[in-house]
Amino acid sequence: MMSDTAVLDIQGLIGGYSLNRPVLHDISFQVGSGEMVGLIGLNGAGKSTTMKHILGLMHPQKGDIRVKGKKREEDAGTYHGALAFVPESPLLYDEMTVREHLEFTARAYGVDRQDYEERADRLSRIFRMQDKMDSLSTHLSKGMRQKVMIMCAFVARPSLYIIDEPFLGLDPLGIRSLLDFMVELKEGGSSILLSSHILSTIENYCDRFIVLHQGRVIAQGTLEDIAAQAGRPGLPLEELFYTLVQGRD
Ligand SMILES: Nc1ncnc2c1ncn2[C@@H]1O[C@H](COP(=O)(O)OP(=O)(O)OP(=O)(O)O)[C@@H](O)[C@H]1O
Repeated sequence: MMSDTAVLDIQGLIGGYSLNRPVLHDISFQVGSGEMVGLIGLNGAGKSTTMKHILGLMHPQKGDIRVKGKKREEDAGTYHGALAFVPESPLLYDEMTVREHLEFTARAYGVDRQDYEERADRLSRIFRMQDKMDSLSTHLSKGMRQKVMIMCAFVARPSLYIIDEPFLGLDPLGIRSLLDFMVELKEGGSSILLSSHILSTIENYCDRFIVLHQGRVIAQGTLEDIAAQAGRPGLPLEELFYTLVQGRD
């Protein structure tokens, strides 16, 4: 399916933290251009480990990961330049302001000055951070720190965003702003791989879902596909997920 146009193409990935105990078992999925795909699974299912492999922080024991058709070993510049990552917990420099974080990221991605200024200004408004732009990150609340990570990823315009459980700590307005902004990016052709436990929140936003369980893909596709695979047409994602993982331990 869509292998010619996939922005992210994972085939037969086996990986983990030690050779004799892989955590990911033969994972294959793709994310197409302009698609938002939800990666869902219980604690320890392997979502973050999958993301670490995509980001090149871990090396596959077997299988291939391609971003825009290239493996990291073939063309690290194209591969990494096409990705931006929002981690589960904010990683910021205490002695840098919000603005400095955004500038630093923009420079790393080669975003030109005018684009940077327009985007930073818009993002600060969308995420209600205008009056915090010159605050040191150490003076921010937890949710604000998470917003800085999100804004940094969005100041660049890579082909693929890898977003790990971004909603925790965000207030309801922040969650809505993030969802709306992701839809806008997607409509502009960006691809998003998003992990979250808040299934009711992502249900109506993701085009497709990958259900991971104990390091294996146990279902994937649109909500209708997942419902068919769970044998429960018409049910919400949370119910489908529960049906799929129940009794598999
Ligand atoms: N640094 C590590 N060293 C060894 N094992 C790890 C490490 N990080 C995670 N694991 C193991 O890998 C497996 C998958 O963990 P992972 O963090 O990918 O899960 P997850 O789906 O992201 O879970 P969560 O929803 O809790 O974030 C778990 O069994 C976990 O114990």
